[in-house]
Amino acid sequence: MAAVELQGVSKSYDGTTFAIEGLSLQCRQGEMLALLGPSGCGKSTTLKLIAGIECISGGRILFNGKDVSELDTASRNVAMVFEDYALYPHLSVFENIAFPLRIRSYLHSEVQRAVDRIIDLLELQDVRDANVRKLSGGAQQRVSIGRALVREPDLIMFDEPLSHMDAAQKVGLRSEIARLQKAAKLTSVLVTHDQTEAISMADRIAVMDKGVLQQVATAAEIYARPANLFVASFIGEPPMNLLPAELLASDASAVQLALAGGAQLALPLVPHGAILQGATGRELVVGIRPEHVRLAAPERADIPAFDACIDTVETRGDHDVLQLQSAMGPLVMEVGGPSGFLAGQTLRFQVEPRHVHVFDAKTTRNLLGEQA
Ligand SMILES: Nc1ncnc2c1ncn2[C@@H]1O[C@H](COP(=O)(O)OP(=O)(O)OP(=O)(O)O)[C@@H](O)[C@H]1O
Repeated sequence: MAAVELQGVSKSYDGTTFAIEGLSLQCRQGEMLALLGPSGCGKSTTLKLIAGIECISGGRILFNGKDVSELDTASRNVAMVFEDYALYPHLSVFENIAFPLRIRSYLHSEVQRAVDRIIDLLELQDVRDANVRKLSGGAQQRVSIGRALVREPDLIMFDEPLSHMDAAQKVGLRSEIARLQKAAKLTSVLVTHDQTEAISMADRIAVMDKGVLQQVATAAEIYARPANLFVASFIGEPPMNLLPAELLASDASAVQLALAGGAQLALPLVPHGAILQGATGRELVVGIRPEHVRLAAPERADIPAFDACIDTVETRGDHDVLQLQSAMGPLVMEVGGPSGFLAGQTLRFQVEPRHVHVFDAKTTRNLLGEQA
């Protein structure tokens, strides 16, 4: 399969506004790259540009180093799996998978061999001759994946492949696609607006907003070090707490941040935190993940504790989500459940300094992570 590279790709449908702007991105051979972002961010446009369904307005698209920007869809050898399966309802599982080979006039023996290999790979032996209409949504999607794989494409693209499924089917097919992708070393692009899907299936995630790439990295890297405020608020559920702050003081070993209500946080100067030095009064945004807002512990007298009033308690089984009002602003806190907390109660919380993210309020960039 091919490695795919987009170099400064742009797309304008109307000649004035850009659906995609200066997109540079690589999908490595054998990896699954997710394109993740809210509706209208340009995921489907990117997918269509890679497949050759839409032509690019600028830049280049390379497959294994070869410029395919001017090639039509058929010449790019890309297969697509859609959310609605797009199967032929009157045909059997076998014939649906065989279809791309039959229209290319493959020999009967070649069709048998290729389709049976795919049926084994996807463990569809039991329904080989069944009509696809009789299958569950999950099984139908496996057939459509089989149809995409049978002609050995250079790239397979999944366009919201789980959207039509219920929660249980999603979990099953998510892990099945991920297993298949790894086992067959498929170079694949997954388009999704669902962060759980991207996190659980993809090797790396490209987060997009308004046609512009915001960050591309593994899910763990994005979670630990979001590149900017958009990524910080888009990845994570419940989302990261974002609080206005100001740089109060800094020296060689620490920075002091002022938050609303007179609250202050001291952060150790992590390697790249030197970037925070100097500009006292600089407008910042402090980011704290809900699971990093912790109940104050007596043994942590070295860091400040703050009072908060509990607005609501949401029980989620193994943990509770608390909406807090504090002097520094509204905060979401995650605690182990059942916590026994009730709305109207007060508590004291602490924030571990090493878990605090700091963003520039104007550029929105993560100031602690930008040189990493
Ligand atoms: N055929 C088209 N003609 C004109 N504008 C289009 C066309 N297709 C998409 N757009 C515009 O391009 C931008 C990106 O759309 P796109 O469908 O790629 O986003 P998306 O992230 O896939 O959204 P969704 O998840 O809702 O499908 C949007 O502003 C959209 O209105």
